[in-house]
Amino acid sequence: MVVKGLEGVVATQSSISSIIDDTLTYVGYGIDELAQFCSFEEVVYLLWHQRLPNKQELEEIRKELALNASIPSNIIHYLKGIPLNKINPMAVVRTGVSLFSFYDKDADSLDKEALYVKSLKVQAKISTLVAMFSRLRKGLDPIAPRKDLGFAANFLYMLNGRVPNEIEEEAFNKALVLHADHELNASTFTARVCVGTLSDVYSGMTAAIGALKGPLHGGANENVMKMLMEIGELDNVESYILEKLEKKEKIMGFGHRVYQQGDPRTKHLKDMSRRLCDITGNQKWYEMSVKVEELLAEKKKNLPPNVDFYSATVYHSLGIDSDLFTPIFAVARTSGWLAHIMEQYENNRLIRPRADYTGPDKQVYVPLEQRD
Ligand SMILES: CC(=O)SCCNC(=O)CCNC(=O)[C@H](O)C(C)(C)COP(=O)(O)OP(=O)(O)OC[C@H]1O[C@@H](n2cnc3c(N)ncnc32)[C@H](O)[C@@H]1OP(=O)(O)O
Ligand SMILES: O=C([O-])CC(=O)C(=O)O
Repeated sequence: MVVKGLEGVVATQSSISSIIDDTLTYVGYGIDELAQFCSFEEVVYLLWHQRLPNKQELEEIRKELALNASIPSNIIHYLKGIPLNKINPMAVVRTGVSLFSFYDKDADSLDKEALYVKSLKVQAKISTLVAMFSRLRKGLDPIAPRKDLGFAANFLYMLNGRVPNEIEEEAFNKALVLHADHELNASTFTARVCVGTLSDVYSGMTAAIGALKGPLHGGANENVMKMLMEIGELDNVESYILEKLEKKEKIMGFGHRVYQQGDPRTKHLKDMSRRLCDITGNQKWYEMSVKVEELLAEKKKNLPPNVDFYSATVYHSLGIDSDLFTPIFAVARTSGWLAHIMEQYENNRLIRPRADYTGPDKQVYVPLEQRD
């Protein structure tokens, strides 16, 4: 029997994250606690080591991430030479990560220690890459990361050239934590299929980034902001959404393959969105989002918002360009992809399902010169 979209199919065992009864955990820790108390670096450590770090271990991983954050000058030179304004930012991330492998002498090594060092490099550099890309395409100089800032603050600093205030750092850190891992989502599965052939980490990462880019997955957050901008005003929400539903078009940021009652990450992002929209004086984005959510709850059963919905207005309120939302998702999810890549290597078997053939049968070969 074919299960379209592999819905409900259990394709691997994993001890990284779980979704059970609409509850999400990373290595057994509930997402609510992690979002409230953890820095992103703590979560990275948790996903990669399957335990929380002590103070010294946290300090070490912070230091290592900061030390590995610079981008090879040849890559910067290359980026400066191309019309970045005309390129999809996710294509830059995908190609940029692939280019990192040129400057890693151990790029193809599957040795456990080399894999860990590579993971630190990729996690640190992908953040710098996204911030740098944003500045270069605006004609601004890239900003080097600061060793005294945490991962979330450093990203915003490299992006804006200003150390973020407390609430900005808290919001961005929370978003990173909430996006870090999510069981066998499409991009993580893609990464595991790729490295299941014993291909290298950079190939697995590049494959995953390509899968995240699509609007049915990570690409939805950018489209949520596009939709809110198209709607424009609170009064337009109802007619806009009803027309979309009438035309059987999908509303971005709603629905989920696994969650039935709702995505447990949403409440944190919704709260952050409300707080940030209040602070910026742009409450309309939050109010419009709530109206969209309420309308869908009324008109469509089982279609609650997913992680991509309120993250859009969180990032927008932080002054981030909409087309950087999915690259930022990639920065956060890199931690999960790398954890799954390491887990796949640990207990590998080639991933190779079957297809139910539905094409024509018993065809008779006709030589080229006799064909119409
Ligand atoms: C980080 C993430 O990846 S979270 C997901 C981000 N993606 C989005 O927000 C894009 C919008 N959402 C969707 O396209 C889907 O809900 C997905 C891709 C997330 C899940 O897809 P699936 O589990 O395959 O559900 P599927 O697309 O088959 O939808 C089932 C039904 O709900 C409807 N539906 C699902 N999502 C939506 C939506 N966002 N808006 C309107 N209708 C929807 C479908 O039209 C379909 O209706 P039908 O049975 O009458 O044909
Ligand atoms: O799990 C999924 O299918 C999509 C998702 O929410 C994620 O990747 O965070």
